[in-house]
Amino acid sequence: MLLKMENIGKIYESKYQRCIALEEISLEVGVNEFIIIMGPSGCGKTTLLNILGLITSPTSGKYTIRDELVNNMSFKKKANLRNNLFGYLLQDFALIENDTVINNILLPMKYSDKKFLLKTKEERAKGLASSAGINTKLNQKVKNLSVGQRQRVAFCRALINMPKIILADEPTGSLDSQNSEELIKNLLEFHKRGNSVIMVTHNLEYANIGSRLITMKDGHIEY
Ligand SMILES: Nc1ncnc2c1ncn2[C@@H]1O[C@H](COP(=O)(O)OP(=O)(O)OP(=O)(O)O)[C@@H](O)[C@H]1O
Repeated sequence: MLLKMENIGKIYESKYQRCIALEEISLEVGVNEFIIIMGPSGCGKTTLLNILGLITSPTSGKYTIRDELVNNMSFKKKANLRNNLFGYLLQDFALIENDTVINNILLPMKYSDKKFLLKTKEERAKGLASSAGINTKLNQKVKNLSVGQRQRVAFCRALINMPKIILADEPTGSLDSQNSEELIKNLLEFHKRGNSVIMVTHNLEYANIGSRLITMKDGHIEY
């Protein structure tokens, strides 16, 4: 199994507040799955995605990646998985506005321990940008791009290290229907190439585009 969660819980706790975001989540994700996660606002979708992607730690339960317990992993091993196993499409894309398109696409490579020559890295970034139709924008700052172009930069950045799983958090949330369709098409192609996608969405149109639909409610998986 690629990813396996057993009885995962997450409590956000501060001096004044205690919020149970996830309770008793058990989930298995295999190779070449396309999982859609839906559910009302605040039910824990982003928290679940962030735990899967090693962005947040759970407060209870067991999470294993390729049979290795995440709790026992070194900082270096986790960083390595973040950079090589996962590609991230975060809410509103989280691009560096003041930096160029090429630098944004190359960012995950800075932290990867896969050894590529600078020339190879740039060639790969340019190849991705070219297939996304943004090769003429490489030296422009992201803040000067349209929403659709940003979406393409984010997708190239997610693909740069050749991940096996893309974690997408409401990736079409800020897009019009044409750009949404294009993004979904790209995710479906990534899946077709033998990879996995886990996508959180509020859009009912996408409920059945994957190989599995998970519905969440109040920190639980409903079905
Ligand atoms: N950093 C945090 N500190 C405290 N509480 C948090 C934090 N992040 C999330 N929560 C709470 O945990 C619960 C689940 O939040 P989460 O963002 O995972 O939900 P969601 O289903 O993704 O919501 P939405 O669809 O609105 O994005 C919510 O009640 C939220 O207020």
